[in-house]
Amino acid sequence: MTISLRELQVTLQSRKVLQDINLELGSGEIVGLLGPNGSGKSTLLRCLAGLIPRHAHHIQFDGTPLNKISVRDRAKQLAFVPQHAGVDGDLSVEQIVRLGRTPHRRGLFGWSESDNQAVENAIHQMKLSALRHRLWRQLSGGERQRCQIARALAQQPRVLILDEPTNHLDIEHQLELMTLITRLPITVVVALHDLNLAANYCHRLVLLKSGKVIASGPPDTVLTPNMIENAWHVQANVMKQDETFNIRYAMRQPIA
Ligand SMILES: Nc1ncnc2c1ncn2[C@@H]1O[C@H](COP(=O)(O)OP(=O)(O)OP(=O)(O)O)[C@@H](O)[C@H]1O
Repeated sequence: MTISLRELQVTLQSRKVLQDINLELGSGEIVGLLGPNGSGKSTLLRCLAGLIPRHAHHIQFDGTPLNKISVRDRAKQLAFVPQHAGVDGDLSVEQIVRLGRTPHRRGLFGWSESDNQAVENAIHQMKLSALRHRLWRQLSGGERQRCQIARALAQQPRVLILDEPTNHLDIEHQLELMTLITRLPITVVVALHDLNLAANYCHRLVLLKSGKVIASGPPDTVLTPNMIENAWHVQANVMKQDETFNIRYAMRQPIA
């Protein structure tokens, strides 16, 4: 699914949070959204997920404005995992993942073999088999994150939007998640703080600063030492060997 954003501006409580956002995201692309704290990443993802309805007409999925796609169709096509996703009720991992099938079901009793398969695949992909009967309140931060991502995968969306999905994950699960994302035949937009994960797993990066896109393109055009210093005020050493990026950074000036 292609996604276009045209002239998107978002003002929240009189503050311009996003300005002049124009982007074309290709079908099947993995797009990493980068930027310092408060630069507008989550707000942009919320707009893409249709959660700020007054701006939905600035976003098109395969050429159709988001406000012209019914909520049910949107839920079939798009899955969003916010930064701090919660769960209502005392549900188990399996019950939460099954919720991902809600947009695809007809009525209360329409649970099918394909629903079952999607849930089992998602549980398997997020390595949650041993935890499937564990209650949400009994999960660690990383386990909760994997559970929410499994719910999104069970939805079998054409667009997956992830807001800092790796922030509670240990390094093994971070790499596994990013590898899994690269294998999904869908468009993925993922906000990340880890520049090495972004550079090594995303086809394309969009760098935000103060609500504006200051760079967009393949990782080696966006994550240059100058851009990194401009965005985060750190000195970076960007190395690439055998197609693998290794970015190191240090404070521009040592703290006295
Ligand atoms: N509901 C709101 N009302 C007013 N200001 C808001 C609201 N939500 C977010 N903001 C402000 O908008 C700016 C962008 O916030 P956003 O959460 O999109 O940034 P972010 O890039 O995701 O940050 P982080 O990396 O810290 O998660 C911030 O300055 C934030 O304080």
